[in-house]
Amino acid sequence: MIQLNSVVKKYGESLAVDNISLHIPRGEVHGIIGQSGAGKSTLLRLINLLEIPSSGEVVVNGEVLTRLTSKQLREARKKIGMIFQQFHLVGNKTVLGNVLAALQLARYPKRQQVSRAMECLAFVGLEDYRDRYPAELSGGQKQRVAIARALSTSPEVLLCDEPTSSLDPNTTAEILRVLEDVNKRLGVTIVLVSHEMDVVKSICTSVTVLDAGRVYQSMPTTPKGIPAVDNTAEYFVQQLGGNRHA
Ligand SMILES: Nc1ncnc2c1ncn2[C@@H]1O[C@H](COP(=O)(O)OP(=O)(O)OP(=O)(O)O)[C@@H](O)[C@H]1O
Repeated sequence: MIQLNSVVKKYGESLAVDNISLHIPRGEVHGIIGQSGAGKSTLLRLINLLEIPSSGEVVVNGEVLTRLTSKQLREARKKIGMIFQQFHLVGNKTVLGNVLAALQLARYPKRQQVSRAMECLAFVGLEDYRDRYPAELSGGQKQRVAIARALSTSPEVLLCDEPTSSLDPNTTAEILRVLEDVNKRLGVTIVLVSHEMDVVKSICTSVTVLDAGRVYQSMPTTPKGIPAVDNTAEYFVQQLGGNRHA
């Protein structure tokens, strides 16, 4: 579903992503974890080419994104939704207006835009909030609107950059249930960056631990975790119940 081949991202002389090859099969909820500065957000943004790789290849759903023209890339991006820690809603548009804006941008058939937007708002449980403005919503509600907006073009992949990091534990749990629904009911492959181990353990089916721009380990998640060790990346692996040499 998602394949990165020897992807490098440099900012000047500094290597944010250092020769990463990674395969994420369809239907996974794949976590990306690692300490601050490990390259998690950069890696996520390379998947939809919000960051252009310095070298290497990004393949999503059989399409080599790194070889597309900008017009073809715009089309391919409709199948890759994204949500962010800070929601990024448009403040002067209503809830419905925010979802409609995405459909307009994607040139969705005009006469079906409102019904499609309402369908997505119903999916996240916010159809009654269509006329509210973002400032009138809680953080969890804002993230639901962002999810509805991301789903509006029926993506096959949803990229989530720290989607619960601004939320309290109860709201975090609610949003994770919505993301689980997105994965299970809609069959959307999810890639989720988080620094919260509990988030990764509760929702991810597989995980990549990054260390200094490299893949330290990729593995399936298991519910058990074992005590911390000195190396931070190894700590993440062990908390996830994995074995570096497995
Ligand atoms: N636009 C940029 N220009 C220059 N350097 C950047 C840019 N974006 C990221 N970097 C650098 O690339 C490295 C990886 O950053 P990235 O944000 O991907 O890490 P992260 O693991 O997501 O960190 P955090 O958990 O703190 O968000 C860091 O050293 C960062 O300073």
